Amino acid sequence: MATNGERTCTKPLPSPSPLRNAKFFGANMRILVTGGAGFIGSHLVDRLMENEKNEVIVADNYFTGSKDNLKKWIGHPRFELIRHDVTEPLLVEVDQIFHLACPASPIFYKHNPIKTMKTNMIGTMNMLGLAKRVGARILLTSTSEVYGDPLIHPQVESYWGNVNPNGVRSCYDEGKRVAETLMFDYHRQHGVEIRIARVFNTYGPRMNIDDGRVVSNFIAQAIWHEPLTVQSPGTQTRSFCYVSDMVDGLIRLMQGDNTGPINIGNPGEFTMLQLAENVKEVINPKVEIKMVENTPDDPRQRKPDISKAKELLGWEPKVKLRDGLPLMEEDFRTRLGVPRN
Ligand SMILES: NC(=O)c1ccc[n+]([C@@H]2O[C@H](COP(=O)([O-])OP(=O)(O)OC[C@H]3O[C@@H](n4cnc5c(N)ncnc54)[C@H](O)[C@@H]3O)[C@@H](O)[C@H]2O)c1
Ligand SMILES: O=C(O)[C@H]1O[C@H](OP(=O)(O)OP(=O)(O)OC[C@H]2O[C@@H](n3ccc(=O)[nH]c3=O)[C@H](O)[C@@H]2O)[C@H](O)[C@@H](O)[C@@H]1O
Repeated sequence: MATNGERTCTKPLPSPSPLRNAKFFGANMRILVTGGAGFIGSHLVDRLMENEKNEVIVADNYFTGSKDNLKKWIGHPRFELIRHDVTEPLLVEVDQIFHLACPASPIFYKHNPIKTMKTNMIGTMNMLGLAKRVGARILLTSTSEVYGDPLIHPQVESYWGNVNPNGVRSCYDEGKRVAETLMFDYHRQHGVEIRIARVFNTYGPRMNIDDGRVVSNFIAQAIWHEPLTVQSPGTQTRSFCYVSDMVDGLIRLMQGDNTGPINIGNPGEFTMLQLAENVKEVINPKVEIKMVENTPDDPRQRKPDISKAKELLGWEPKVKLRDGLPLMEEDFRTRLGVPRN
């Protein structure tokens, strides 16, 4: 059984490092965001920076992220950007760590699977070591992929999953499972304060145009008048959460009292053919839909049970897919320089 979210460890929390008190004048919370130059991370940074009491440090190796996503904060006195790979130790003094660093799109995490596993294992261990040394609270963005090709639908946090341990997706899904294990081991053994979010498919502005995930692919294809590539059979389902809702859920989880794991996602479930029809209707009614071959071990269905998030965090998503798609279209058109005609 997964934990029910209460603190399961009676050990005292590691003592805060005295250096943590050396804050930039007004700020009273210094927050590290690993992977903060990426899609979700940069939106999270925007939200954290809105609070004048926060100092934010981003550590990112720019594998799938970009300085461009953070350009409005570069040079701000409460913001620091460090080129850093989390597979190496990091010495900073912080109160909270949002640990997001990890390529998320299947084409990028499969590109160098050993590095993906190192990022999940060694990277998470490094960030837990940091949390332990400075007495910081740490939140991991785990994934719905820990449920693998789920045999229980919708997925509840107590489900242990149906995961191929040696397939082409394993570097990511098993990597995140190891990361969750490490989080709980540091919690039980050292008293580190942990939070685990099981993030379900998230979309929105700033996704890389060539990211390879389904929503960004379909939107770019619709804008370019190219056929929408539905991978067969097209009946596989996903549930898509708009990024502002995701950021809200992550911040609530960090601020609350529950360790998790907690599913954060939008329960609206769509087949890939339905998603393609939606994109067609909203963005380009003339575009064609083309069936193409799928990749191995693609999960056949996915939908979060968000009862825990509702009950424990008072959180539920607000943005419907039909409202989120045009916001993402606008961002893609601006970046591609293709105005709506
Ligand atoms: N977007 C989703 O649908 C989704 C779903 C489930 C889980 N997640 C998780 O949320 C997090 C963010 O996802 P995203 O969609 O923003 O992806 P993203 O690829 O846009 O962002 C990941 C960021 O991590 C950085 N990074 C990768 N490896 C690193 C390393 N070794 N050291 C330092 N930085 C590194 C990348 O450069 C990038 O900026 C990831 O942990 C991902 O597993 C995302
Ligand atoms: O939410 C999650 O937990 C995970 O979901 C995604 O993995 P996946 O759902 O496979 O994401 P996509 O690559 O966007 O694929 C979604 C579905 O769309 C299909 N697809 C993808 C791309 C495309 O052009 N056409 C298409 O039909 C795929 O076959 C798959 O069934 C993310 O990429 C992971 O980072 C994340 O951890």
